[in-house]
Amino acid sequence: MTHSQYIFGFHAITSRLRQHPDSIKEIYLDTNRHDQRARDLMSLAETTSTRLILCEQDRLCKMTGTTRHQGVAAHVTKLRRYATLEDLLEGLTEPALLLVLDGVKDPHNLGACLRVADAFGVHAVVVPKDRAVGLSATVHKVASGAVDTVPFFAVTNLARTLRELKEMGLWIVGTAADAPDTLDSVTLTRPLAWVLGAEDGGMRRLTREACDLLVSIPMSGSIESLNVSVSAGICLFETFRQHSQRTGSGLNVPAPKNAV
Ligand SMILES: C[S@@+](CC[C@H](N)C(=O)[O-])C[C@H]1O[C@@H](n2cnc3c(N)ncnc32)[C@H](O)[C@@H]1O
Repeated sequence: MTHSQYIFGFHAITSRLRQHPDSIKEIYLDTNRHDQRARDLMSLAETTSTRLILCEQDRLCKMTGTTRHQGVAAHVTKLRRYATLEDLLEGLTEPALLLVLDGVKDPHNLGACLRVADAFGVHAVVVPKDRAVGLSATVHKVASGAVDTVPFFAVTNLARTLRELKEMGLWIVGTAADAPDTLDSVTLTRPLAWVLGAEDGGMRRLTREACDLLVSIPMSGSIESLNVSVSAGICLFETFRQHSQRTGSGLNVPAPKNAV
């Protein structure tokens, strides 16, 4: 198993530099980039005493396996922050909120899910080890830094993990476009794990059976289902909204223009 990898893109690398500078072995920057973004990155690298190497575009393409690296890549060690999900849950001082993805294969979808997970205060994202995308360089790029802020667990047996989470007091809420209960009809302020399915087949049977409840996001168009990251965003926003309402923390949403 490899303990290091390359990540790319300004957001992903700046975030890693801010959150975990010690995990960066070196940064590679396109020798032709002299713009403000490149200068900001160079000064951040200097502040954190991180080695920065100027190199040609070709080398960046080879390192990252893509041409969409934005002229910057970093060789990093993989982060290990919690030994187990149980460790993480035991340390929480607020109701647990997990995002479980049952076999998401597209790195763009996983990256977007991590990004919304960060936005709405998810404590961890959980995925199965097999037949699912891991934290690849593309996921780092799409997640815009959320890989470094949201703990990520790849588990061997997802259905078993869901049963263990249930024993730890979490409510397991699965999602499917054809579920009879709708998102707006459920109270989401207790400790819970949202479970979303894969792009092609949705949740697997055993995953579905491990859920306490299945809910759907009401839709009025002609398409049968939403993209998984869009669904995650909607479910997590509703959870965040209900928590804010309950604690009175408010959502900081500006009043509509025509409000009287
Ligand atoms: C692209 S959909 C999967 C569609 C798949 N054909 C199926 O049979 O479920 C990916 C995931 O997004 C979520 N999802 C999509 N549309 C949804 C909806 N209207 N309500 C609830 N969840 C939805 C579910 O978690 C689903 O498994």
